[in-house]
Amino acid sequence: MAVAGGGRALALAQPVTFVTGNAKKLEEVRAILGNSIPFRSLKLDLPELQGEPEEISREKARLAAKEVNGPVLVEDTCLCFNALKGLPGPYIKWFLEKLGHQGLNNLLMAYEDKSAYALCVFSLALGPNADPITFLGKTPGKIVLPRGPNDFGWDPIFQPDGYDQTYAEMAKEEKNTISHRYRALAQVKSHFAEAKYTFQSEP
Ligand SMILES: O=P(O)(O)OP(=O)(O)OP(=O)(O)OC[C@H]1O[C@@H](n2cnc3c(O)ncnc32)[C@H](O)[C@@H]1O
Ligand SMILES: [Mg+2]
Repeated sequence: MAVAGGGRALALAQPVTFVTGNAKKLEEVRAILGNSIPFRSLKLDLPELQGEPEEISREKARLAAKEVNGPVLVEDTCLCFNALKGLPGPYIKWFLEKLGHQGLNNLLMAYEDKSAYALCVFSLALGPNADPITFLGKTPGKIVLPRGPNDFGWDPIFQPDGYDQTYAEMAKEEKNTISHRYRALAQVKSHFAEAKYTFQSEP
């Protein structure tokens, strides 16, 4: 919770909590952030909201900040097919669950354009009543038949532009230098570097 400001560094009541129900996301966030931002994590299945990606992420942050009663970081990931005007977008979780990798490819069968982009929207809410701040990261690519290990979502069917490998075939370290998540987190990091938040010490 932001408790002091006035043009100086804000003192937060507690470290930021990254709230997610997805262990793989958390693994990547940990790997990308390293020690740059002190955070703790909380496994919480927040409601899957509908709407535009940024608004979904902001609302998720509001809900999470109320649950935690402190500063939170949340993230929502979209996989957007250009031929389908950005769909499945934020609904990719359900599309993937119901249709699988082959089904997602089939959606594009009628179109020549297989291009897509992965979009990551982080939202930071400094407290339960704070207006969340959003950070976007986007990686363009195309949808291909599944290749590589099947351990994280749609990684096997997303081949980023400029690479011969899908996200799943790449070394984790490599994905983490070009991914939608990496790009969004680069902005989160800059924000923290500029804001110079401090943490209120316990009395
Ligand atoms: O609790 P939250 O953080 O919401 O976790 P989630 O798994 O529900 O995640 P989303 O609502 O953001 O839904 C995104 C879907 O895309 C998948 N996903 C997210 N990031 C991915 C990535 O980098 N590579 C492949 N699949 C990813 C994820 O497993 C979901 O099926
Ligand atoms: Mg979710």
